[in-house]
Amino acid sequence: MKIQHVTVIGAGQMGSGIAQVAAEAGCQVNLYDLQEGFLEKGVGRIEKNLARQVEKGRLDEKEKLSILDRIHKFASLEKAVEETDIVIEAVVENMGVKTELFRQLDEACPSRTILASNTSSLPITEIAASTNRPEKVIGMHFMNPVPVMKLVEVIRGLATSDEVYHTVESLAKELGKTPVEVKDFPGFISNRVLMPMINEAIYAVYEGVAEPEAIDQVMKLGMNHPMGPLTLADFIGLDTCLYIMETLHEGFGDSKYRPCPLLRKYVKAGWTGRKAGRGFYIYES
Ligand SMILES: CC(=O)CC(=O)SCCNC(=O)CCNC(=O)[C@H](O)C(C)(C)COP(=O)(O)OP(=O)(O)OC[C@H]1O[C@@H](n2cnc3c(N)ncnc32)[C@H](O)[C@@H]1OP(=O)(O)O
Ligand SMILES: NC(=O)C1=CN([C@@H]2O[C@H](COP(=O)(O)OP(=O)(O)OC[C@H]3O[C@@H](n4cnc5c(N)ncnc54)[C@H](OP(=O)(O)O)[C@@H]3O)[C@@H](O)[C@H]2O)C=CC1
Repeated sequence: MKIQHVTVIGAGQMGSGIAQVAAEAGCQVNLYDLQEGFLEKGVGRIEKNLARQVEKGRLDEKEKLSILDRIHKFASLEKAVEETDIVIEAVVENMGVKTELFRQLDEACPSRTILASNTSSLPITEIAASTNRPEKVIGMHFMNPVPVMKLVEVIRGLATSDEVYHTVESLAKELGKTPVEVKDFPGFISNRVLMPMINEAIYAVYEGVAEPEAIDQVMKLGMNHPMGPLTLADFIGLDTCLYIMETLHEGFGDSKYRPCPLLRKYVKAGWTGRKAGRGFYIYES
């Protein structure tokens, strides 16, 4: 099946990026979020990214407007999915929220529709089990910032069909990404490897080994990482980092994945990183 119509659920940093790359690739994109304000903010972020491309001479004004014309905002979930070939879900990293949403999507979507999740770590098989179409449920894990990063991890649940896998693999390529197949284990590959490093960097702050700036400098200058782990944690969102560590901890039952108490404390304080204006660093809006 060739995907022409994509619905993105959640207009946060990931959902808006996914909507942008899908519209750039020529798909019709419906964007849905619980709150009108988040939809406006998400589309505003896309407009800003496209305006930067125009400034750099990579896109003309007419192309920018036609990309934006392909993005349609929806306040009703049922209406957003009426004619869609694939739904890509990018809401908060919480199993309860995701399974309830997938149950609703299963009821509202046409029977042909593929239901994909951009989850960072949660088991696809469990999300799929909340629907009556587990063969059409799959993980499609984009990286942040979506317009820049080339990788999409594609994760099959236990029941995902080969046809659905190949459709999603082709879609990822059409969006200019490189799909990599990964089995359904907590955190897949990306966050099984990345997040314990970030958590360890937070332990280093917690134990007073060094200041956040020094830890980031070590990893940037010593290991050539484009961002230090604490800057990256703020960029991802400390709430998302905590949810991922909890999924690894619970999923593997191994204490090496225990989330650092300082990470919990920051999330409880509402210091969730760049999106909140404060995490390991302070940001001006
Ligand atoms: C948590 C998960 O489940 C999985 C994850 O996503 S983990 C996170 C994965 N992502 C990373 O590790 C990102 C690490 N950081 C980086 O690669 C780089 O710092 C970065 C690409 C974000 C920024 O790069 P930089 O060189 O420091 O800054 P800058 O020069 O401003 O930007 C480079 C390009 O990215 C673009 N860019 C930067 N941030 C952007 C954003 N948020 N949205 C869109 N485009 C962006 C810029 O426009 C610029 O584009 P051009 O080169 O085409 O002009
Ligand atoms: N941040 C990252 O670097 C990455 C994140 N991911 C994954 O992507 C997903 C989204 O993360 P991210 O974009 O960072 O999060 P954000 O907090 O930026 O955005 C989530 C959006 O989803 C909305 N939302 C929450 N619940 C629902 C719902 N039931 N229906 C519709 N919209 C809802 C939120 O609105 P409200 O605030 O009103 O609840 C918010 O606008 C998570 O699963 C995360 O793990 C994957 C790769 C990288």
